[in-house]
Amino acid sequence: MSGRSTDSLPQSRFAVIGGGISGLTAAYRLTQEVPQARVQLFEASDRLGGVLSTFQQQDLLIERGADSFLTKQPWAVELCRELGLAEELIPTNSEHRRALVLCDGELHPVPEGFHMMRPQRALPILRSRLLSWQGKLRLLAERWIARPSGIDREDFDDNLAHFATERLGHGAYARLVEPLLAGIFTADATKLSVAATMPEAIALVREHGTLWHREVSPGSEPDRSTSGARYGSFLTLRDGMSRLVNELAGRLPTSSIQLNKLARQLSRDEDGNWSLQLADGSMCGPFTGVVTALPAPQTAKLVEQVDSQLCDLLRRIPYASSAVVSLAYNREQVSRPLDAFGLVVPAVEKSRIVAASFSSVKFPGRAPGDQVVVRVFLGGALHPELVDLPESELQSIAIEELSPLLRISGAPLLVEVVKWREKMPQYHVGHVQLVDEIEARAAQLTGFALAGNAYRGVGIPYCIRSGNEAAHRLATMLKEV
Ligand SMILES: CC1=C(CCC(=O)O)c2cc3nc(cc4[nH]c(cc5[nH]c(cc1n2)c(C)c5CCC(=O)O)c(CCC(=O)O)c4C)C(CCC(=O)O)=C3C
Repeated sequence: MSGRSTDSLPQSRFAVIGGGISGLTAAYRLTQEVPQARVQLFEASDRLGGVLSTFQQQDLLIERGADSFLTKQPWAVELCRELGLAEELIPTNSEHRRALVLCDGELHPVPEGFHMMRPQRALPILRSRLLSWQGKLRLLAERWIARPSGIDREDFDDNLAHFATERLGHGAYARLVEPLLAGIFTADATKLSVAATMPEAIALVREHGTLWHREVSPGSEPDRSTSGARYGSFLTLRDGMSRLVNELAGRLPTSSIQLNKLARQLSRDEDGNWSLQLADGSMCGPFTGVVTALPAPQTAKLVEQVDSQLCDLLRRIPYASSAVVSLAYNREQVSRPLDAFGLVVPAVEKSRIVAASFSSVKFPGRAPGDQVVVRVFLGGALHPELVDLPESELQSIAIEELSPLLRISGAPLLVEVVKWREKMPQYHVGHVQLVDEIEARAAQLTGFALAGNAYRGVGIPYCIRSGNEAAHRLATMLKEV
């Protein structure tokens, strides 16, 4: 490292392509790390935020996309604090912190202490109506099941369905693991990579031989340290997730944000400078560095002329689509008590919805006291055809499926439908190795960095980390040349 100060460098220019949370974070960090640089952010649509989009009407606050983020990975909460949003962060309500599972047409709570793939308490499992007696005994017997062969290898992977069924039995897999994880990752559990989505489960079985293991690290309560994910560790913003988007955008010079600019192709000249061709044919650049913060197939297209091998690798990450139908009702229209944060639907139930989240139970300030908001999810890897239906039909399906479950009478006060096409990367078996290859290849391209949810985590904190790291990589490169 020459340690050359960036102050002495001629003005450098950076392009960030994609104005979702990852691209916005990368652009913001670049302006911080290289203050004299000119940063341009190119966004194909007419708005920033990507899948973060808050909709407000009357006294309702509805999230079209992600409604919150986890604090276990610190990057989102750190960014919010840095942006002065500490006072705006709100936790989930303390009541009803649980999920329901649809089982033979009825809703039953996930047994207390069961988190994603980790059973922690026997009694609630024994009492649960989600499992048969055989299913319960099989789940309790997990600690005596042999460790999978090959689990000690660093590159061990398996599909979630096989791994979870072998460890926990078919009942627990089909009723407890599949619905939550397939919902969260919009995925087909028979293809989902355990190494990419639940590395902590592999680590537990590798080190302790059982998913029942409860780590007790000195000075921490076992319940906290063992939580794969707890509702206590979700935060959102009082005014919705768009507040974070707006705050980030507000930190960038207005001239740096270019909306309605669809990027078509990247190229690089002999000096290593980058140019960007837009869909309207115009050329932008030269740029010292470029961050792509797009879904992998779109990044693949952009780099086709620069590195066809990188292009091919990026194309190997599959995508799924989903639709979210948000419904508001008068509280008295909903007879079933909303005593949970939401419900998930196992694939074996053959429903046309994947999950529903009870937004007004989960967070304060989402609806007036006499109203409720429920978000219904459709599509995903298992029902790709649904997303192509017209919005009116998606609305009818959501209402038809939800009404008997929550015993709803009458029409909703408000309906808001959104389709997220090919937005959710599918971390299939082998994803970790594929991303290792992608990153190794991308690292060969001086002045190029990848960001987004396609690679090392789909949640908001991971997106923010990807933006932080992409910016840091380019800033470091600049200091080293
Ligand atoms: C449909 C759907 C998507 C996909 C939307 C789409 O693509 O269309 C999604 C995404 C995500 N969900 C995520 C995480 C979690 N979701 C949970 C709980 C729940 N999800 C639900 C639904 C969904 N969730 C529901 C109905 C619940 C229960 C009740 C409630 O809360 O409404 C729990 C608690 C589990 C427990 O502890 O029991 C966690 C930790 C992460 C981050 C993952 C990471 O970064 O690792 C992501 C991307």
